[in-house]
Amino acid sequence: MPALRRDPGTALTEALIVRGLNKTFAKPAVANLDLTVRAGELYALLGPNGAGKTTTLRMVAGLTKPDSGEISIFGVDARRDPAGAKALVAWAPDEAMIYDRLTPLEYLEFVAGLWSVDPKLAKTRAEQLLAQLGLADEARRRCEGFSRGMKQKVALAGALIHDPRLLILDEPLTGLDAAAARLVKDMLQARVDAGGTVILTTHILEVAERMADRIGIIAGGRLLAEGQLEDLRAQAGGAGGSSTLEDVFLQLTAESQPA
Ligand SMILES: Nc1ncnc2c1ncn2[C@@H]1O[C@H](COP(=O)(O)OP(=O)(O)OP(=O)(O)O)[C@@H](O)[C@H]1O
Repeated sequence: MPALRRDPGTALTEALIVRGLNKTFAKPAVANLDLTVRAGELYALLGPNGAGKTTTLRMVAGLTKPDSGEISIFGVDARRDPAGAKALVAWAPDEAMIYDRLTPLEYLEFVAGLWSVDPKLAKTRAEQLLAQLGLADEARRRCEGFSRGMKQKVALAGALIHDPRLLILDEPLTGLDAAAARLVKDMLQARVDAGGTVILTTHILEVAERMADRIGIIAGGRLLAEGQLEDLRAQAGGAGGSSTLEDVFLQLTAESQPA
């Protein structure tokens, strides 16, 4: 497959282009997958358990090595320039990985250091993010006593600390209470409104239906459909004009099950 190339005369509108991506563990987890995420959109990657969502996004974030395929992030070829591509992306996994012995501020300053963010700027950003996420009072308390949702918010702040152009979140709303989920949704929406690009996975289809500009549905490591809800309805063939995302999702993923 030829390397991804961009006509220098055209404006950059794609945040992420994935072409022919493959990864096999004991069996294929991602199989010849193509995805396109446009700059400035919120893209929801949906699929049943084991569909290959996390594996795909880990490859995009440079955490899992693909067997083959192309990944381009804002025009940077991730295979030729892995460090350059990685610098544009932040990844927040579904299980928050933070250091219990650090306070949120210390953790955020540590992560900012990994990205070479100026320490003064890092402190200001860290305080802003923690305030936005309702953790200002906990900023100087060790994370060890935090609830799962609080840890998740700290991890989200960690993903945002270097102001990534492409933010990737795996199940960001799982385990959050209604108020915290609203807070995170509002933050993500504000980020997209300001021109940022967000990719998230979720099993909460109402969230995808309400928030996503475009949606990709995968199963068995393959892309089944991609686009806005009406595109997905059309791609599902039999789905009626008033069918919900849940109807379309269930129809497409049932069709993909081996007989
Ligand atoms: N490190 C690994 N070693 C072996 N198999 C793996 C590994 N990571 C993922 N897999 C397998 O790859 C397939 C896809 O898993 P993945 O975690 O990408 O799915 P997912 O769509 O994110 O699922 P879920 O919605 O359940 O989180 C599964 O069969 C899984 O068991």
